[in-house]
Amino acid sequence: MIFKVRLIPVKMNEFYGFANEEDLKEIGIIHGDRLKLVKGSKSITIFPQPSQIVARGEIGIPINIAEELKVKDGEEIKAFPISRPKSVEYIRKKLSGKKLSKDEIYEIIEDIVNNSLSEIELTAFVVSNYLVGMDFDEIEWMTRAMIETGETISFEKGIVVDKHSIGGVPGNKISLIIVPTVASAGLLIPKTASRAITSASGTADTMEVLANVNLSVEEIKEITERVGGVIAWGGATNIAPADDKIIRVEYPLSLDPKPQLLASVMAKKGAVGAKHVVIDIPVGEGAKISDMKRGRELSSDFVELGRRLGLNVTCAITYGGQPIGRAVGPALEAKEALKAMEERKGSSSLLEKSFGIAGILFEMAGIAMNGYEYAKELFMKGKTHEKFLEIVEAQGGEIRRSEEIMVGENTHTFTASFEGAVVAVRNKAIVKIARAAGAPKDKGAGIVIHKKKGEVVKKGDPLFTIYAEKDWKLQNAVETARSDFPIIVSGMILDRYPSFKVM
Ligand SMILES: O=P(O)(O)OC[C@H]1O[C@H](OP(=O)(O)O)[C@H](O)[C@@H]1O
Ligand SMILES: O=c1cc[nH]c(=O)[nH]1
Repeated sequence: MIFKVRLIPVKMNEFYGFANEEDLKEIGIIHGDRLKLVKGSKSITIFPQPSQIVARGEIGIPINIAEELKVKDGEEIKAFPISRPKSVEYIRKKLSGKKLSKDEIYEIIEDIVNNSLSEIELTAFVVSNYLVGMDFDEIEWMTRAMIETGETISFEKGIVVDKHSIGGVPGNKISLIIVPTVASAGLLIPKTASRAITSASGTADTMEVLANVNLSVEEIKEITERVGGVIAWGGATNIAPADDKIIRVEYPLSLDPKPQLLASVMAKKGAVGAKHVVIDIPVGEGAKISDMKRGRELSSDFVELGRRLGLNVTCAITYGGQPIGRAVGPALEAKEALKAMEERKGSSSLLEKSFGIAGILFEMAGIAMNGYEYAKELFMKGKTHEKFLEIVEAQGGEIRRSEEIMVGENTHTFTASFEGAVVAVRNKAIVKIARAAGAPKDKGAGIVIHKKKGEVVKKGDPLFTIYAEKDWKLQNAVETARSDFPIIVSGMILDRYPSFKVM
């Protein structure tokens, strides 16, 4: 069928288009079916949505899809229905508990990269990995497929190292300190990070407050060679392009199934040619990994996957039972990290962890016997700070001082209603509140924690402050905090059951 293009002035992540209901009926398309649009030698597959905004004979195309297909408003294009890709069958096979072959996994990943799977099909793939899992061969094939369906970087000289956290602990802004520390010692660290998956700010969200994180592969290579390191968003590059598309469906579910996690992290490391890699595995209540046994099992999986891919991997099992540092949310976290570098002091959970992980990289690369002390020395001499500002500048950032970072103007502080000691700062509640306040999308939204586990509080002491860019989001976050209080002080009544008062 021939359609006349009608440009719809929106950008959509999913490959949707709009067609008149009568036209769809005529060509036999129902919800979830695909339509191939062809213009000259270019073609694209969309999921047409029935809509009255287009007349019969018209096809509504979002501007980003029109750009890709190189069509203009009013032009004619050919369209014909196509059948579901084979990979949907393979996803069903995984859902029924069976092992996939290497070719089947490659086909699924290729279809993810080419936007040939709908969001529902992609979600089914993520859920199948959550429920059924994958064996080690499947995980290796998936990682290789993710690397091979994207671009890779190779450095002609220098020792390339990298770090990655599995995430799951709020406030984990350590990459902002580790990358410049490592780069200031002459190692190359082309760090790509994801946006938030289960947290209120991924490293890419935090770094974006200070600099451009949407770097191409060429820019990552050039900046790393020139200043020693970058902190870029993996989703903007063509490095392991399936990764960010998978993360987009994981985020609303706060799901990060183990096969995906392993492949997502290691594909990014393999694609930049890292020789030595440290994986941070936070363990604790409310983190992705709740106990040491599972932490060690996951460590061994990372080391084995690294061995299969030719990467030298060490895992650092870290304390993840409460947030790292005191700030949670993009701008607040960027401010906390930069302030620590400026003043050469800061929260011990932030600095100790950063020195520890940078230190392991130094030892793996053979440039220090006591890596922790070496990292600390570089930080205390101001080398980390100096290098960080160089990286920010190289990535087009203009902010030089932590005071310049804007945070949400609408705030609410919760105080202690009696004296005691903090016995828990609950990760999941902290993330829930920070997300309700607008993080990670609203950069200035988040939480500052005034009292952490073990600290003594007096009646009236501030426990935490919520920041939001919009007042209605602040009110939402305050309500969320009231119903799921994140900081537990000893002696506190956690709930009342039955909740009604007996008169
Ligand atoms: O905590 P959640 O959102 O689940 O995990 C996502 C975060 O974990 C990783 O951290 P890094 O890049 O090593 O600093 C990712 O890149 C991302 O920033
Ligand atoms: O980059 C990351 C980090 C955690 N989990 C993932 O799936 N990817």
